[in-house]
Amino acid sequence: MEQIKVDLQERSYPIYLGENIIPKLARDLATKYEGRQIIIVSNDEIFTYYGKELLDELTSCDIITEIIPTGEEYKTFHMAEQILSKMIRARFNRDALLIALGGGVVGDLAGFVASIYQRGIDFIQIPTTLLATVDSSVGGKVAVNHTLGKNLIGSFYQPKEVWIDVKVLHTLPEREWKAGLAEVIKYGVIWDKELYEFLEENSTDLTKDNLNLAQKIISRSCRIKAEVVSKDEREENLRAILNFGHTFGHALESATGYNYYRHGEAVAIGMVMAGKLALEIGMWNINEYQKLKNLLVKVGLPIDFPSEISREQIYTNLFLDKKIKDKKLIFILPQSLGQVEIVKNVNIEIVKELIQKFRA
Ligand SMILES: NC(=O)c1ccc[n+]([C@@H]2O[C@H](COP(=O)([O-])OP(=O)(O)OC[C@H]3O[C@@H](n4cnc5c(N)ncnc54)[C@H](O)[C@@H]3O)[C@@H](O)[C@H]2O)c1
Ligand SMILES: O=C(O)C(=O)C[C@@H](O)[C@H](O)[C@H](O)COP(=O)(O)O
Ligand SMILES: [Zn+2]
Repeated sequence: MEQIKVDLQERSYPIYLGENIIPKLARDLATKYEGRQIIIVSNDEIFTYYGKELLDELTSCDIITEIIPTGEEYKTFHMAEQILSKMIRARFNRDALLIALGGGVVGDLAGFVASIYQRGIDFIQIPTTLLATVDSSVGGKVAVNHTLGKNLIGSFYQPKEVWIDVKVLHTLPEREWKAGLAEVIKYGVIWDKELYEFLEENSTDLTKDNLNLAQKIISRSCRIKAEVVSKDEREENLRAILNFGHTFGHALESATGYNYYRHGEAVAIGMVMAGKLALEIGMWNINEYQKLKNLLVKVGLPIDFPSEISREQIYTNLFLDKKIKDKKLIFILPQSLGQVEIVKNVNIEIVKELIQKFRA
């Protein structure tokens, strides 16, 4: 089993990565948490697949489960309150543990609950989508959406452990696998040209049943995220680069009611929009912009959005972005593959026009 450390002094934690690792990790946990309260938060389908092996190993603990409806539209404060109520009714104490078993929606929502229940209890992330393994389970951004904007209510709250068992990919729908690849491609663009080239060279072999390759890209992605987060946990500066593609992507997700695009798909389109902005202000070159579009298309991701989606709404939503400083939008823009810049003073008229006329 591979182990990757997220180095954050007293908040440091391990990411365990391997195939079929859940039973052993759960057995160790059962010894540590004998007799203690644990809540497992999950979705129906995921719990059916992977809940039993957890429950079977945790028989010595005092377990409750909360199964939440599936979908980004349920990553809400209301749903968080529902989980909190269940824990209060079960008389959960501060030494209880929360386990988030699911994709990024479960992880963000359940992690947020862990961060506020009695001012914070321990939690473990068991990510089950590619996206959650490479991104959302690591780094401690936990949040719920508001109808007006993405992730507007949340905390920075690190898990105690992350368990990545690649076997979960076998049941993952194709569309979710592709959505996860968007965040992997993001790491290539923002940090690691070698990873980017590797993805290009292996684009046709990047299938979810190729577990060796999957583990390789998950490992590299987690290592990049761990490095960035350990340098800037609370996004004072560097961590903002992990938001490449998200300024436009989040605006698109909110404009479509959180149920049209998968997060990774919106990020794919957002990366192309950010790329185009970089081109227009002379920061990037057309060859690399084309390369990015080609790779996204090759792995089956969208790079454009249909005309029914309100461009005005996308523009308006930009102003709820959390990177805003001094009332100014901040964009993460590519300079070259493997390197981005945090850009503060983009002319807003260029942004407005880009959205109005956007064609990939
Ligand atoms: N906190 C962070 O740093 C961070 C990073 C990236 C994304 N996010 C958030 O993550 C969310 C998106 O997460 P997601 O893409 O994982 O989507 P998701 O959690 O909605 O999961 C996608 C779908 O896949 C199903 N599923 C999950 N695992 C499965 C499996 N192994 N087998 C079969 N079906 C499975 C789920 O039930 C769901 O229908 C967004 O809310 C996004 O904002 C957070
Ligand atoms: O971990 C981060 O930092 C990221 O930006 C990772 C993103 O992929 C992720 O979608 C995150 O939830 C976005 O955060 P937000 O602060 O823009 O809501
Ligand atoms: Zn993201």
